Amino acid sequence: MKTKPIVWSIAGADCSGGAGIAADIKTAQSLKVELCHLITANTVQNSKSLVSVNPTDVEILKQQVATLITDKQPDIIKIGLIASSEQLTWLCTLLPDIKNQYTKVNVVFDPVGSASVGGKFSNITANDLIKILPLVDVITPNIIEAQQLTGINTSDTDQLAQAICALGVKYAIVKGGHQIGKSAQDVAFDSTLNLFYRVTSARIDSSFSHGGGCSFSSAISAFLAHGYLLRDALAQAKAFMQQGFAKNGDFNEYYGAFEQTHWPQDKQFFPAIDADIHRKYPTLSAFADIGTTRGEQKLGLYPVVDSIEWLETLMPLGIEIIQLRVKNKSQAELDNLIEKAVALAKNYHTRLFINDYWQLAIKHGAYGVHIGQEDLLDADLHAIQQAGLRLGISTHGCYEFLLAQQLKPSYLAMGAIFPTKTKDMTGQIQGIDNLKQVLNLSEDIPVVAIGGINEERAPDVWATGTDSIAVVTAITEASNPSEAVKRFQRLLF
Ligand SMILES: Cc1ncc(COP(=O)(O)OP(=O)(O)O)c(N)n1
Ligand SMILES: Cc1ncsc1CCOP(=O)(O)O
Ligand SMILES: [Mg+2]
Repeated sequence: MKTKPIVWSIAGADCSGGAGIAADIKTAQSLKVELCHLITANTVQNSKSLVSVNPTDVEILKQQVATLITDKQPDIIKIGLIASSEQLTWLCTLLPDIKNQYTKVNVVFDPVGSASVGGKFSNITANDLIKILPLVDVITPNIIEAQQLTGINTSDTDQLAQAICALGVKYAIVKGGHQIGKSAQDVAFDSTLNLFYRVTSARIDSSFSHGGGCSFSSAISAFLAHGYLLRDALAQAKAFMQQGFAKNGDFNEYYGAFEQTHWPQDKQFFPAIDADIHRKYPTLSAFADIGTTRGEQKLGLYPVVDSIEWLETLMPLGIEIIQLRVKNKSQAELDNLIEKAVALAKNYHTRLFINDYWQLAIKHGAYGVHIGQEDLLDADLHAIQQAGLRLGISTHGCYEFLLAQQLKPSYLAMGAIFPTKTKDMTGQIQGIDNLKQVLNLSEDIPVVAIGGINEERAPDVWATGTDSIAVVTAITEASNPSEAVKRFQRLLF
């Protein structure tokens, strides 16, 4: 049975209703997580000023933890305002205890510096605050907060994110919303993989932004609690923010609370991805299409097989698209295999994609080539395009989908939809809901669903509107593969 993820928010209450715990509760409700709140301070503030902070006694917070831990264990602990040095000391012992006992708990920290209406929330110095950073998994400062924490006076968000990670945080997301310009770029640095993720959205000027920082951090917490990887939590949290700002873009009043909406689905709110591959190909045009229009004419079943024998068995069955996916063969064997496969596919007028080996696919004039995310930067996309080959790209979640879509490939694959024994996809199982989300994000590029799809699951996958279903073992391990193909073909039209 599916349970609702739990986020603990350890943060301040804002009596004007927009920030702190109020933002966290509203965001949690919008993004389908249960929120337990441990209030660190009862602040007095309105649209003009921060009047007082009033920290909570640490003994009360300790009692709340002791009470909650027995029946509402957190998936994520989100920390906002730390209102006193005593609270900081308490957190520095609490977090290691919880992490030791519940090893899957991640800590998200939104370092609240000063109030948006002016005034400081606490007298804790940056020097003291950084003691908590080695206990933090994800931190979500804006540029000013990042500068204060690191003591580095730069607006280079890459540098700030790396400097924060050097203080012990695993993932630093530095928000660029306070920069001047037409767009707002947030940068996440993953220190475990030494990777940057950059998401950019058009700036929407809204005076209803109070609590926006808390809401962003809560959205990141909620998506992580649902099990998303950081990059997908980031892309979705950015869309959630954009959706909320757009809602209130028309109001002219001086000051209002950020509007939490709902799980982001609409592509207009999703960010552009700025990755190394886009810098490598700043002027790439669209790859040749595969002769179908997204949503109108579908490709149906897409068998993925590893030998000439399989191609010979399946191609006569009226397959629209097929893939040769061979691993661990010598260059000479591959050369021979791909040459034969291309000749066979031309005979049957089947769209043959060659997995991985783009040079050999070009050499032998294959219909297309399929490339994984890890191999994208190494492949020569210009050469593939100039040779007139179609390009299919693997994606695993909305961040990679948006990244790959910007390259305008011939199709986008999404998976693994279900657990599969064909390939280790640990931590990357997408489910039907994520497939539906990327179908909403897709422009006019066909989408192929792959991973763990069998005859029983195919109808649900097909009902999402996907253009094609790629299958390995449901065909290759079927007692009668040709009959299995025919049954799939009946299911998919
Ligand atoms: C249609 C389709 N989708 C995804 C894949 C996986 O490709 P990749 O990520 O490159 O992994 P390998 O197949 O090379 O292990 C695919 N081959 N086809
Ligand atoms: C190659 C690949 N890429 C993502 S899942 C997958 C394996 C699909 O195989 P199966 O259909 O047997 O689950
Ligand atoms: Mg590959």
